[in-house]
Amino acid sequence: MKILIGTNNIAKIKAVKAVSSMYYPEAQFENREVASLVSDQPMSDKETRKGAINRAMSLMEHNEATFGIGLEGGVNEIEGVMYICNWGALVANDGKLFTATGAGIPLPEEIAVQLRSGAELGPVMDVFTNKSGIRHEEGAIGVFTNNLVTRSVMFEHIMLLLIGQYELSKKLL
Ligand SMILES: O=P(O)(O)OP(=O)(O)OP(=O)(O)OC[C@H]1O[C@@H](n2cnc3c(O)ncnc32)[C@H](O)[C@@H]1O
Repeated sequence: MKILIGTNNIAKIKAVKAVSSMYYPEAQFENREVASLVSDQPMSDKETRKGAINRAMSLMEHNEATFGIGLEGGVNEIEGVMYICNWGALVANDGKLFTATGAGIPLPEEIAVQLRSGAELGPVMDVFTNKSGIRHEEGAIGVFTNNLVTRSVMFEHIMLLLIGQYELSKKLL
C-alpha cells in the first residue's frame, strides 16, 4: 500500500508515518509539496479545512496511491480570541473524502495582533521563541502547552480520526 503526504513539513510527515505505520505496517510513503490553493496563513476554519482538502485532492489526481493526506494549519478567531486550528483530509483511491479537525488553543494577543496585520504564524513563532523552524518541531501548540501537546502529536490525533473513518467506511461496504 502506498500513502501520499502533501507536505515537506517534518512535524506533519512524522505524524502521518507514526499513525499509518501502526495500522498498515507494510505502507510505503511518499511526500510531495502540493499547493493548498488557500492563503499562506489561513485565517478561518473554513479556509484551513479547504487547504487540507485541496492538498489531498491534488495528491490523488492520478490515483497513484491507496490514499493521500493533506494537513493544514491556520487560525480561527472567536469573539476576539485567536485560536490555532488544524485540519486534515484523506482522499481514498475510490474518490471518498474524509475530514477531521484537531485540537485548538488560544494564541496570546501579542501574537494574534501580528497575524491580523498579515504576518504568518511560523516566522512569528520563531521570533517569539528565538528559535528557527518551530513549525517543523513542537509548533505553537507545543510552545503554549508547555510541550504537552506538540504539533506532531496534534496531527497524530487528526490522523487517527481520518484513518478511523476510512477503515469504518470499508467495513460498511
Ligand atoms: O510546508 P507546509 O505543509 O505548508 O507546512 P507549514 O507549517 O509551512 O504551513 P501550514 O499551511 O500548515 O500553516 C500555515 C502557516 O501557519 C504556520 N503554523 C501553523 N501552525 C503552526 C504551529 O503550530 N506552529 C508554528 N507555525 C504554525 C505555518 O508555519 C505557516 O506559516
